[in-house]
Amino acid sequence: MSHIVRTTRLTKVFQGKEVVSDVNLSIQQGEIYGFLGPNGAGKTTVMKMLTNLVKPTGGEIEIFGEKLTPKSYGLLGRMGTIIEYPIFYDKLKARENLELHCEYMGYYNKNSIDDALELVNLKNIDHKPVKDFSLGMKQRLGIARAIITKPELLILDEPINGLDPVGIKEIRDLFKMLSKEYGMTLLISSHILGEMEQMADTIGVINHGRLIEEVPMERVRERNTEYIELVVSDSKKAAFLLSDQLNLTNFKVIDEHTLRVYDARAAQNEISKVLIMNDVMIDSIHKKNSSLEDYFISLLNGGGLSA
Ligand SMILES: Nc1ncnc2c1ncn2[C@@H]1O[C@H](COP(=O)(O)OP(=O)(O)OP(=O)(O)O)[C@@H](O)[C@H]1O
Repeated sequence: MSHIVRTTRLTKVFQGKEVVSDVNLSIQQGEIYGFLGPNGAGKTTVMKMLTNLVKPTGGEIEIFGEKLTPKSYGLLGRMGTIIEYPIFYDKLKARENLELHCEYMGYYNKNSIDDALELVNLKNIDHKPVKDFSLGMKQRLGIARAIITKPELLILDEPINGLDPVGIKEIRDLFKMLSKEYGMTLLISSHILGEMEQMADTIGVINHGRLIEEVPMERVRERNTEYIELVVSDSKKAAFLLSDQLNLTNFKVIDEHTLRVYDARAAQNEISKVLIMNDVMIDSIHKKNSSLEDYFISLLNGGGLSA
């Protein structure tokens, strides 16, 4: 696989403050790259630099194997983007907005507007100006506009904002289809971690302007472990009993009431029996899966696969 986007020590300083620091991104052809980070981490600024909306203070950007410069109009023409919120001519209808966009991009294909509207599942909109659209409808129209010219690279900043759960699933399926069937490369930022877990091939995690991890989703999944979480009256006493009576060693006391048992041999009913017989009250006992959410939090706290 070849790189579609590569940045080298990409840096941005705003008013003396470094908001993006030495970021080395590497996005492969045809993949969905989930760009994760808390608010203010620098995701939008990176995406703006990739689309020439903001000039880097330092570092380099290579897209489709070519260096991005202020004059890279050809490269920009091969991308579809939504950065921050999609902006439209509010008084015009969806179709008119898309026609204007195609004209601007010099893209003429009779069926492309209908195809794009169908792909994002926008229906019965021909009578409405865009100002009467819901946020979710505007988001769908933004995606339609980004994909209408069949770009090779899609750069989408929080594209599922404002969508309901059914809408999120539809758009997720659309993104997967664009990547698998059309071979498009997608860079998608989000703070909805569960969403990325179901969609991304690779995740990049940014915090305080630094890319702290870039890792294939496969590796995050492999690392996911099942555990039993216990909420009890006295976690220290419970911990003693687990080791003394059940010979368990792989568990962790989280706080005075909670502990997690990672030992694969542990049976919930055995644990319950021992605790109850020794006067430890059980509030709850559940099997859980550590998720991308846990991984993300551990990364922001300084952990991670490469740590
Ligand atoms: N034009 C600007 N002038 C000054 N500071 C800016 C500018 N644009 C962004 N910043 C600052 O840069 C930092 C990174 O912002 P950015 O929007 O890139 O983060 P983000 O990860 O996209 O966050 P969010 O999810 O909240 O949009 C923030 O501290 C922000 O206040």
